[in-house]
Amino acid sequence: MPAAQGTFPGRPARPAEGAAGRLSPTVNFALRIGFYCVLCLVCSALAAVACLLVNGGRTVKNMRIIRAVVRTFKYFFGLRFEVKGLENFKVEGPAIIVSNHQSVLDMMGLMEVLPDNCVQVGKKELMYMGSVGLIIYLGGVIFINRKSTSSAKMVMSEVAKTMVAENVKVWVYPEGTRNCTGDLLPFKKGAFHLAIQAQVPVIPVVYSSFTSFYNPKTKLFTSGKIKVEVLPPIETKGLTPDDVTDLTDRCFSTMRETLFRLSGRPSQAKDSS
Ligand SMILES: CCCCCCCCCCCCCCCCC(=O)SCCNC(=O)CCNC(=O)[C@H](O)C(C)(C)COP(=O)(O)OP(=O)(O)OC[C@H]1O[C@@H](n2cnc3c(N)ncnc32)[C@H](O)[C@@H]1OP(=O)(O)O
Ligand SMILES: CCCCCCCC/C=C\CCCCCCCC(=O)OC[C@@H](O)COP(=O)(O)O
Repeated sequence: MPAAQGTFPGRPARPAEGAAGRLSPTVNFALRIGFYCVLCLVCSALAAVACLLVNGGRTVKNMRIIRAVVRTFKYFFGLRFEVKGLENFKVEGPAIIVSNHQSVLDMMGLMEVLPDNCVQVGKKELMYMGSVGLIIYLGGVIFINRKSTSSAKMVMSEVAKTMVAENVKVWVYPEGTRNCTGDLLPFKKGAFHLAIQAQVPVIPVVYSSFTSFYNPKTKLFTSGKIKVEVLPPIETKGLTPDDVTDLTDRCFSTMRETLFRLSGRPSQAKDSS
């Protein structure tokens, strides 16, 4: 692991590190994450006013405003995105987009590639994050209760109907929680049930591992480059609930392979984790 930006005892700060470089990694990490949270809270409050004035209430159209604001955040943190495969989003009609979920910072990567008319599935607790909860609500995010499989399933089957009727794409994090290990957690099946119920394609999106520049365990948070790849759609027309496991496994394998390739992780390491 590269040395964190903070200066350890005995190592003089490099001039380019500035004041933040002289702080311990823990303080540096806390400051940068704290700044991210404040930025999100302040920008959400301002964007909420804009959303209400322009679109009048909760609608997916607000995602355009949120996307425009969040796309500026990367400059504050020295993050660069290298995006490939955006043309794969150009499917006619609705689709399920699935991607890996590493951190709260993912919102920047999400907004970097987010297509129009696309809402995310999020845990209901996000609603209580003050102005961030408000903006997420206004953007049309679908809230689920992860602690109740039956209620989550009910919400998802309602979404299967409305996404087709309203021509909306739905973005799901199939790992179901954040995971910043450089690998994928086993996928939950909700996204794939949803795709098959609605008979819409699944479009996998993979972000390279953050571990070289961001690691909450070691308090690492520096600038860095994130490779993003939008993979070709996987059709679900004609598939039935019996095919959910196969579809889930297929997406998982493709995304894991892509994650390792984008992160420069040797393929023989695949089986050792
Ligand atoms: C302007 C400034 C702004 C600044 C702020 C920026 C804001 C940006 C806005 C964007 C907001 C983005 C929000 C992102 C939020 C990210 C998250 O919150 S991630 C966490 C929440 N998401 C998920 O959890 C999705 C993934 N989870 C699932 O899909 C799950 O399957 C589940 C539906 C939640 C249910 O989970 P669980 O109860 O753990 O059960 P499983 O093990 O998955 O399944 C059990 C069983 O049930 C079957 N099943 C699952 N789903 C269905 C279904 N829809 N229909 C039928 N059956 C289903 C499953 O197959 C299992 O059965 P089996 O026999 O074992 O196969
Ligand atoms: C008045 C209440 C004030 C609350 C203050 C909250 C401050 C937080 C402010 C900004 C944080 C920005 C977060 C942007 C949205 C992030 C969405 C996200 O990444 O959620 C995590 C969720 O996917 C999985 O959760 P877990 O990994 O299971 O856990």
